[in-house]
Amino acid sequence: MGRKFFVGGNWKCNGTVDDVKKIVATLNAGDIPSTDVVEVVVSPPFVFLTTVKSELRSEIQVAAQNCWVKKGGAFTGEVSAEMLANLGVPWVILGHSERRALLGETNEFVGEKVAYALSQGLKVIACVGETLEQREAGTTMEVVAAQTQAIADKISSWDNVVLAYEPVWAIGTGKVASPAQAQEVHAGLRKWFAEKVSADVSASTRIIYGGSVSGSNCKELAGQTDVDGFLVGGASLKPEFIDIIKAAEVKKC
Ligand SMILES: O=C(CO)COP(=O)(O)O
Repeated sequence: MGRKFFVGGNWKCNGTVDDVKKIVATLNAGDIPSTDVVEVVVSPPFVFLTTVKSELRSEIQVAAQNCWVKKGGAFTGEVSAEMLANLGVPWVILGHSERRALLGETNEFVGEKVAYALSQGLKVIACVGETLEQREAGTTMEVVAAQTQAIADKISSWDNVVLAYEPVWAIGTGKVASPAQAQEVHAGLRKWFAEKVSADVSASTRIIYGGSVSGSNCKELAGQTDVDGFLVGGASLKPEFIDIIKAAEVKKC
């Protein structure tokens, strides 16, 4: 089966009630390709999830930006996978580099989170990516393979996982990976899947790119064979997110 183009909008820790109303209005009015062509998921902060979910057009889904690693309980400040499933939130982003770097999430911990979220019926956008130092040291593939392996170690099916390759040096910096750099790592990850998981998983798992994606660079990136979509940060808060969604049309040609 073909890999449907996937565009995620990670709003991170941004927005007021008024901002959220404006973004939702823009998305609701936007001229976007049909759900046969593109799957669109936006990820507001937890506090806005239910409002966004209820006010957004039905073709656009929502994702949480994180969830607790196991069943909920006495974990002050956390939100559990069960709660998200109970609210009808279909997706969750896990393993974002900001959480890995700032909150100390290890590869193993991210693997456990992915497994638990899947067990509760959530779909997962799992993030991997190297730092600038790691890229300069020539260890990019090793790093993303180890991050992906830690997830593979804990899960038995990749059906409900989208893998987001987000080089840390490209996140929020305006320094987007070149189409060739993105393609190289995406192709490397697809080869890794073929060797370590299965040919089927390699062929069917969507690998999306994140890191300074904008309305002006999205088409060229989308034209790369192994780029199956995007995880967008800053630009997902702006009207240009609609243009990024439209980059899905590139794959139809
Ligand atoms: O981290 C990202 C998406 O998860 C990318 O952020 P930017 O698009 O702001 O670089």
